[in-house]
Amino acid sequence: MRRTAICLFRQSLKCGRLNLIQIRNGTFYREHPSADRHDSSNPPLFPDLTFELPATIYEKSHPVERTSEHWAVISASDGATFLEILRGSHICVPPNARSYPYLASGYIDDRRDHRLRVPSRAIQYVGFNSGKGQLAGGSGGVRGAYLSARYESRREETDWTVMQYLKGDTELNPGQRAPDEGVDSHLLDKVMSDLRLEKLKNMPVSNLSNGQTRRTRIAKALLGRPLLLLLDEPFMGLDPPTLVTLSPMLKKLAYRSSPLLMLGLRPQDPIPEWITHLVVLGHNHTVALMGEKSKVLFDIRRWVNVASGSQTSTASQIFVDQITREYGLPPAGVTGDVLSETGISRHPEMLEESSPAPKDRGEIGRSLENGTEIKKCDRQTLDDLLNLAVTATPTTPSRSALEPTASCQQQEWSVLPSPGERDRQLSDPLIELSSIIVQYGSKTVLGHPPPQPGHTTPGLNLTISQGTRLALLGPNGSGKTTLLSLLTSDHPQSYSLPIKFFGRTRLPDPERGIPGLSLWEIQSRIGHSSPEIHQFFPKHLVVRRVLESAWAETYAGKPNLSPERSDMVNRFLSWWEPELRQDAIDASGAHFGSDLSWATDKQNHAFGTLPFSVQRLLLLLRAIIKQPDIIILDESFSGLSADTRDKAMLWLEFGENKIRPHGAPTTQEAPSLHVSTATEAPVSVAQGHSVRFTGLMPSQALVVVSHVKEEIPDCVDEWLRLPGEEEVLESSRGVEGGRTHERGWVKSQEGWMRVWGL
Ligand SMILES: Nc1ncnc2c1ncn2[C@@H]1O[C@H](COP(=O)(O)OP(=O)(O)OP(=O)(O)O)[C@@H](O)[C@H]1O
Repeated sequence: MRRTAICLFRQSLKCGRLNLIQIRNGTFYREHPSADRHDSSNPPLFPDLTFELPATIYEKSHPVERTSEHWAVISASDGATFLEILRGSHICVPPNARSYPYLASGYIDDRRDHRLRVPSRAIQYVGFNSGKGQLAGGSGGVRGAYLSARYESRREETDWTVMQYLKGDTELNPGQRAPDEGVDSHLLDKVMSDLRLEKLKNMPVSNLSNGQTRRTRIAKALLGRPLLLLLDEPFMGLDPPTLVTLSPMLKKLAYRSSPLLMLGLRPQDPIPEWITHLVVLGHNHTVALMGEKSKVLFDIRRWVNVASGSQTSTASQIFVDQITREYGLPPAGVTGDVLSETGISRHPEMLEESSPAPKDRGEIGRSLENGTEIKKCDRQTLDDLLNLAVTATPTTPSRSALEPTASCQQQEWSVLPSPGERDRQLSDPLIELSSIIVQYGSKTVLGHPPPQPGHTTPGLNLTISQGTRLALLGPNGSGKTTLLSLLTSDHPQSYSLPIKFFGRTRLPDPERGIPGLSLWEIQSRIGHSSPEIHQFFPKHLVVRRVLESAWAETYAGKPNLSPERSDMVNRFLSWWEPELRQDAIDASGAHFGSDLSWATDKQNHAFGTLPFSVQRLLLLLRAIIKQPDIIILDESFSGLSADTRDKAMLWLEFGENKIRPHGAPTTQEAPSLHVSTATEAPVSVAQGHSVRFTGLMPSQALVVVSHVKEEIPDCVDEWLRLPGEEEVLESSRGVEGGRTHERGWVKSQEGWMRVWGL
């Protein structure tokens, strides 16, 4: 083993670079493969993978600035597996195909940090797609066994603060620490300042908002002094200004190689401008594209065109079929948007005009930089197949560039239409908040002065009425989750604050003989999905039970079902089978629709065994299935692929009226093209024809929280933007919002820029 490492080291040095990660024609398996290697329960992962990441060689006299070979992996679902493989997880065949020459070299100082010899220590992984509050590092985790504990001011002994969490002081009876496990105080100060955590150092980690949690987890990983940090989906759930500031901070780390970074991105994420190389994963655990960013983006355009049937001749169809068979469809939603310090803009490669000749581009990543050829595998690469299939220069569906427009500091209330101009009438109020102020100690979280426009007293005012379609917006930490917890009555202060639920307060009114409202009375009229619910949801419930739990008093309690309700569950299961079912063999639908027994299968369809995106989708469906008075969707569309997200939005608004069964609508076509007929209904649905799900009713209210405009449904025509703590302190920014002329205005380019003032 040692000999192999030395040989590889010598070989790498001869090539003029020393790799931190070196994979050459390796195939990976979750379990030891059987002799014939055709076990469908243990498929090969990324067969014949070749990937190299050069190490940064530190010269004592020269500060390092590494501007090239910063990688991101784009994938709809497999990104975490790919990243885990890079740090030594999963079985590699042949075993010596994966090596870490730099870690075996003399550049690692055993006296200073011998742990760096171990790949899993030198390369650390921080994943963000598992909901908020889950802080890495085990014991520094979440407080309480119930959701509303987060909103309490009382602190338990185990409510570790940010500082304790970062230092690793999260044991009640700490044992003797190993000498190398202490935290370097200089590094701690620096990391806290880089990640703007100083003000939060005494805050219990369980009280942190999503964005604060994310910064804390990155800080914790940096304190482990890895050589390479794999950040999986770091931008999920972050507000646009934080996104714009986080990326340069990451760039600084990456350029200094302290540590080197590699990102896992969803197809719809903007790509930081400092990323120079991309890996794009295809279906069935394949690497579809890999190499220099512009070249990969160019190939994605070609792939999209091939998949959509444009620019291919009949003779090319054989190659098109081969592409779809081996690599699947291009990941939906890749825009190639560039994230920089000034905002988000379109990558030139994704603009119509650019049409470089594919052959002109170097293929970094497939061949070594010094020209050493890597042994080609038998499988044809997607690039080769695209060359054979494409007969013309790729085009791009036109879309206005996303460059930021003029900023707007105006109070939006003044420019919005008066109530008389509104198209849609709202009906009875469902929940009314009057001059609400929420404070924790001296810290005001909701209801900062000045008073809202049209009001004389400070505090937050909001009415959710029948027909409301509201987007609740605001920077990370501005109080959105706190506000939602008042609406759902999970917040302990919802008893005492001036809030009316369905015309009544929670406290009884003995003088008028009106009893108080119970939590169940309120929550039975609300459908709610959120990252917090996701975190606390029982892992053992099977798919059917998750949907049925919409009618239960507690997540795992016995649901109050009726024949109609069971029919509705069947209906949802049938229409969403392609997305929810885990044991289907291909995407053609051949195995779908026979019966619904898969939804009660504990092995593959218990909530905890489902992929993150499927869990999110299921909780979203759970929130809408009982057609409650109020639907609250807090980051419910995040984590879904672009196709599933678009289908879920149509389902939410129109239900069966505008979605084809067993297939997401294509983004190019108008929703009206997907009007379904009764004959299109899946076989299994026909058994329960007494109910149909037809989407949002005029009497229902919808409240959506998202930091991504594509995750706001088109029907939204009202917004409320809460100010962030810094905005209040620095510019006295107050609450903004109001009804809009058009539905979907807030998610338009103009609306979004106004809301965020980017
Ligand atoms: N129990 C608590 N004690 C003290 N502060 C708290 C408590 N709960 C929340 N906070 C603070 O209140 C502020 C608002 O948090 P909240 O989670 O509501 O923000 P948010 O807008 O939902 O953020 P994000 O978009 O990041 O999820 C944050 O600064 C948070 O740290």
